[in-house]
Amino acid sequence: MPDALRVGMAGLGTVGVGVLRLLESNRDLVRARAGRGIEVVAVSARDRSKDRGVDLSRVRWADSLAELASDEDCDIVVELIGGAEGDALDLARAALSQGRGLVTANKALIAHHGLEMARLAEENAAPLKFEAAVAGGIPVVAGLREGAAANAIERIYGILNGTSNYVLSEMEASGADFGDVLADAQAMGYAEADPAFDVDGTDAAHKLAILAAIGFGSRIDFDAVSVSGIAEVRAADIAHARTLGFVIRLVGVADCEDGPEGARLLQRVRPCLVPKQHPLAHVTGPTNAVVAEGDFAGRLLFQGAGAGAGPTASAVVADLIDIARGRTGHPFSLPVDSLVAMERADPGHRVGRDYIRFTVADRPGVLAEITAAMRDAGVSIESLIQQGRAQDGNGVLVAMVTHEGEERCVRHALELLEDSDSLTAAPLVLPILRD
Ligand SMILES: NC(=O)C1=CN([C@@H]2O[C@H](COP(=O)(O)OP(=O)(O)OC[C@H]3O[C@@H](n4cnc5c(N)ncnc54)[C@H](O)[C@@H]3O)[C@@H](O)[C@H]2O)C=CC1
Ligand SMILES: N[C@@H](CC=O)C(=O)O
Ligand code: NA
Repeated sequence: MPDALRVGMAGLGTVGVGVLRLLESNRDLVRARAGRGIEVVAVSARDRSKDRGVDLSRVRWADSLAELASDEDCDIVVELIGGAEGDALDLARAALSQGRGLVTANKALIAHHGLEMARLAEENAAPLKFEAAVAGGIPVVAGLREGAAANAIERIYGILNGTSNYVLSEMEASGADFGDVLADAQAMGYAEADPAFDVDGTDAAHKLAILAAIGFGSRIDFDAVSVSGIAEVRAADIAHARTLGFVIRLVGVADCEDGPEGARLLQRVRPCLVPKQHPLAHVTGPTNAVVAEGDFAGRLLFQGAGAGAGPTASAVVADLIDIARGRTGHPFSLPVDSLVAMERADPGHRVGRDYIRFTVADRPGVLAEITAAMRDAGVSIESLIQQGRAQDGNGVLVAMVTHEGEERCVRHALELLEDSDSLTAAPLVLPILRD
């Protein structure tokens, strides 16, 4: 075995610099645990002259990503550029097809092209690892793939985006404005290059699709994830939720149900009302938490820093240590040809409770109209909050929590109200997280 695992690293931003710092600071410990040194021998980033506060004097600069991918002095390429397509994808394809291992923190790349990457890795006997891509520093990929390997997984859910969790929990704690809090999260290096991905749920959906594929042994199916983000959540919803005994969190949920032709998979990312006593309700700031329910292990909770330089670097280097040790395995827990293409489940018959917020005209009879639609659609109301009088001409907020019922009934009630001129804005439906 060569004396050191030689790494070519693409991207010297938040995570790239974090990896260099970790390898410098924990050099001896990493060597001991890897059984050999881990050396970054070549790098590629857009700006060579930028001072990143790390010593790059002994590292070679590759002139291009293609050069890095074919560098005979590198055993492994670490991709820390980001993006599902373009340079990151070209680099990943080039590295794996030349038998070079790939470690990446890029959830967009794995969510969109994970199956192709796993196949390339298999065909070229090259390791592929992406612990940092899901929930940053939390070892949830390894936890599911190895620690929980003996279980049939029944449901996986969790808080998978640090930025949106930071935004929601700061809004909750300080009543701060959405925009200000998002800017803080960006300044702290939690947000994606395009923070829309954090806010609209896409980033969490990337991670959920990866976890579902590992947990259920299925072919990754990002397009099947139904996604809604946190942009519509207002301070008033957070206040209503608090009054009702909940907090609001962006939660990704994946579960399997039996269908006539095999198991069907449902993957959704939505802001949810989480009961205050639920473990996810206590997850604040950029912290992530993932719950996996195994048939023998029961409920497993993985919690920790889901974003930021140090935690993400910790996951990248853990993957490198595994590779240095020869612990490679199947990236999605099974050989590619054994991964199942699962049908998508129809959520209409799923039973649950919802929070529904209406914005309505301030005039008599509106509440009766809404409750009549609920009655006609078979939705039973558990509690209701109505704001005072409209102050700003924007309507009054009416919020309710439903009793348990089929999702299709709430959908039907909203269809009945679709053309009503009593509603001055589209209603917001937030599911209540099932325990
Ligand atoms: N920041 C975080 O907390 C986390 C980030 N990630 C993922 O890690 C990856 C990197 O994220 P960050 O370090 O935050 O991004 P960043 O924007 O701070 O750094 C990206 C780096 O890639 C370089 N780059 C971009 N295009 C390039 C190209 N064509 N050739 C060479 N270099 C190029 C940039 O110059 C920069 O050095 C992304 O996939 C991200 O989703 C994953 C978990 C957490
Ligand atoms: N932007 C992401 C970073 C880690 O994946 C997040 O906020 O969670
Ligand atoms: Na992780």
